[in-house]
Amino acid sequence: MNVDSVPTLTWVLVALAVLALAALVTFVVLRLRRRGAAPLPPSSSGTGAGSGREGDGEGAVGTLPRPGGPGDGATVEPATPQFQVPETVGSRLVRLRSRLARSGALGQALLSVLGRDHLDEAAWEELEETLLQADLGIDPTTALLAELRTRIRVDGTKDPVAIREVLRELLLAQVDPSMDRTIASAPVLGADGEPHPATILMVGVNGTGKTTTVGKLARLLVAEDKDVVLGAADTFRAAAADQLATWGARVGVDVVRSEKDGADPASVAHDAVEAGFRSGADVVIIDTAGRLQNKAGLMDELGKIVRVASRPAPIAESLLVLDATTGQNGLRQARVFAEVAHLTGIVLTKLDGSAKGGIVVAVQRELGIPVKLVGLGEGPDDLAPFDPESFVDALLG
Ligand SMILES: Nc1nc2c(ncn2[C@@H]2O[C@H](COP(=O)(O)OP(=O)(O)OP(=O)(O)O)[C@@H](O)[C@H]2O)c(=O)[nH]1
Repeated sequence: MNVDSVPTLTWVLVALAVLALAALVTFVVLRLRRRGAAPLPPSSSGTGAGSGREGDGEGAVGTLPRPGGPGDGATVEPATPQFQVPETVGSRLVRLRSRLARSGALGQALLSVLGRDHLDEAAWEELEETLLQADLGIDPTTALLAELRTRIRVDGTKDPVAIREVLRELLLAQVDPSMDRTIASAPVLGADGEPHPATILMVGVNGTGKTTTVGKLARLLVAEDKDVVLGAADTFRAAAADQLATWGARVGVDVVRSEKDGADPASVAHDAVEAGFRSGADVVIIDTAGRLQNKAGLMDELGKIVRVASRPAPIAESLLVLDATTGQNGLRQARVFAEVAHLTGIVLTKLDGSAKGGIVVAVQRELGIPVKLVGLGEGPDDLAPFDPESFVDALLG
């Protein structure tokens, strides 16, 4: 080796070392900056165990490019990386059965009258009163009692077990087990010939439990391995979108919302449907603001939400959320909502606090659509598919 070349080689090595150091420092600074901007706090509520959905929130962060809405800046609420595991449908049915216990008062009252030695007119009036108080409605009550009178006379029985069985059969017929109560969650063929997520729209008057039900239904569908996107189209009540974001974050479900208070709800519905399609979700559930059925402007707004959400593909389910404790008032609301939102089913909430289970029969008869879900408490998994047999058994105590 030439002795003169030694200092030159040293300088080359020093220069290379400096370059490498500079590259390392640049790399570290960039990493730190990126980490500083990451907006995903870890969930403190999630169990994460075995959900199979860990990491779903990765990459789902940020503002969706808006494909043509009026510019309300809807964003996808990032999902947190650790999620709760919602209760399975089977186990919640068993757990929630006892919540219908108050409805059981109806059956006990009926059976105690029917167990008397002699059923005079006063006894039949008592039965009528009991059924009406449980919100069964006048026509179903009249039909049920007429059939019961005939059966008891023809059978000539006084056996309480046999009478209970007849009553069970007649109540079950009124609840109508033949109605299809499945929640549509299969892909829907869109106007573009492509399969689209099933869109579920939640509507109803104020405070019936719409937002809560959207959150609970998301959990029910996640428990069935469905990919769900939520749309916070209740832009009227400021807290509703935050409430929904919390529900979504717990189970790793993205929430499309607007950052602007009072944004156009139809625009958020549009963005949610679009986001669901792009992410390949199975189901998009859209929450809407509570509205009184006699406010024409608000019902027009709902009509617009329906039109916009059904543009890419028909809406799979329009569910009316009814508070079971409001009784027959709910029926008046239901008729108007049915016209505007083309209802496909009813969610009856707060049935846990109600002795008025008869409303199930009344509302189904009135609208010709089935009760599909029942809310039986304020807990996150206190929502169950409506099962006529379990319901009637609970009514009979
Ligand atoms: N006991 C009981 N409470 C319920 C049930 N479903 C909802 N709730 C409660 O009802 C209240 C209203 O629920 P929300 O989901 O905020 O009602 P909302 O229809 O979205 O309200 P608006 O947006 O104002 O129309 C909350 O306190 C819920 O916890 C249920 O099945 N049982």
